[in-house]
Amino acid sequence: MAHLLSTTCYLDVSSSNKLHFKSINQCSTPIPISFNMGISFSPLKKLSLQRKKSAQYVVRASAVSMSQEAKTQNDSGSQQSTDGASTRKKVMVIGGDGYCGWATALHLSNKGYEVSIVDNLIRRLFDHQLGLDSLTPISSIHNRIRRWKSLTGKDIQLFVGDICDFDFLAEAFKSFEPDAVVHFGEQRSAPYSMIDRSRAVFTQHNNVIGTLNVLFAIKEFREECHLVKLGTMGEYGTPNIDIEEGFITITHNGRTDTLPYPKQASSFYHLSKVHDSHNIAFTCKAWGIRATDLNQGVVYGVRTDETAMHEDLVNRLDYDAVFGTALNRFCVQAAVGHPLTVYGKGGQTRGYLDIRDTVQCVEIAIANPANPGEFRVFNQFTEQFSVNELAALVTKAGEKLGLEVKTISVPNPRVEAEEHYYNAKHTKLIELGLQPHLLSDSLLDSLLNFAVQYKDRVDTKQIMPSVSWKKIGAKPKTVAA
Ligand SMILES: O=c1ccn([C@@H]2O[C@H](COP(=O)(O)OP(=O)(O)O[C@H]3O[C@H](CS(=O)(=O)O)[C@@H](O)[C@H](O)[C@H]3O)[C@@H](O)[C@H]2O)c(=O)[nH]1
Repeated sequence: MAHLLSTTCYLDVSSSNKLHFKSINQCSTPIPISFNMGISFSPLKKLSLQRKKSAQYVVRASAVSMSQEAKTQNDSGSQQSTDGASTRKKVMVIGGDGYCGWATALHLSNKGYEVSIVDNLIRRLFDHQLGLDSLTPISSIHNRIRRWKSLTGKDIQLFVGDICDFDFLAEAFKSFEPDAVVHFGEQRSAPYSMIDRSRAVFTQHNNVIGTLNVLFAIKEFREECHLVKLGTMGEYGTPNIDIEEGFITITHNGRTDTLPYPKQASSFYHLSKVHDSHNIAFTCKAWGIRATDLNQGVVYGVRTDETAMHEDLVNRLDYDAVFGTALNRFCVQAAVGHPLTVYGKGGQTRGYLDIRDTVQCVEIAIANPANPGEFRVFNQFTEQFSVNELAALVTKAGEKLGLEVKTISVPNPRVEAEEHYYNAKHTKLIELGLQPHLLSDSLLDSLLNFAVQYKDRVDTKQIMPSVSWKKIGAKPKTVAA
């Protein structure tokens, strides 16, 4: 994948005590500098130079001081250093411009963590390429970060670049020195991965190589760093037995072992996560990496405490057939009077969670890190629903708001069981303190109201699915999917 926009320039330290930013061949003693692009290219008030252990220098630009200093939330982001001093834990959020990543980056920043975002902004490019758009208008990442700073006084460093480019990732690691990396930076749509051969290959290359690079970066530059990786419940498929959290104890021919739970993913996207899990498990064993694989279910909702603070912080909400997920799509469909699109028989059952719980789960995982060499798996969802159950809930909530909601059965574009047993464990995050926001009437009301508020932005042509699991071919599909 193309390396879009990473920015490294060089500091000439030989000449004087003044700062000179130059290209590498202009320097007699070059020191690479990764810029916090979002902030450093706005009018700079002050530059501070810090010498790091690794002989790297980081330039921090204190952003233009804007209005209100926000209330400081209870800080869970601090840690004790060996000399007893309290320092802030540094968390790198890869994919921090996306739906889950943006909400998580702000939440962690609010909780007192020192946060950086690493993102190549390709999610925005997918929309341009396929002619899609978020229901909500979203600000550029640079404006988002500036606005966050103006509201809360908190800095978020930004590294724009592609983690498949190891040099870029290495510079970001050496400069930021993360204590934890949260990795959301993957192509996360099953339908996108099933559009055509090139999207299937892109998805697996981008996801598998990106994660491999993160593992190598941790090994090379930050071996104590805890990897918190977004996996998916879809790695397990829909087996006819209970789904455990990552591992299952099996007795076979009189011998017993605890083994990775069998994987039966059903899209090239879901399979990329399976491949990631194997690579992570192997490197935990071989190199002593500490990792938590968060097998997340389908996320719904849009507002978190932080993204609700200002319109520049509003999160994206996808309702199209490629990136939109079931419940969010149904709410938008209800708002515009489109029948709810239940695929096939509608008995497809999955784990679901509110985006406010996504951010809470990641925070919990970071605050309770895996041990060196440990590969932990948490099933990250709070409730199970079938597609038919979701449609019934949205119909009822819509009626309360005076919306007439109909449902249609759409021929299933996917290859998946439409009636099946589903019972997945999800106790480990609860044991660590997760307090779930269960799907309630009030949440459905507010999501529906939100959809009604933005309904003029809905392009109804994006609602019906046109990506077929069976018809995928090698011929590039360039029209809206
Ligand atoms: O209009 C729709 C949309 C979806 N579905 C059905 O709803 C279920 C869930 O589909 P989805 O599009 O909401 O979610 P999915 O493709 O599974 O992927 C999403 O949820 C995954 C978690 S899980 O589903 O694998 O547990 C994450 O990994 C992905 O990143 C995220 O995009 C499927 O059976 C699908 O056929 C419908 O019936 N009608």
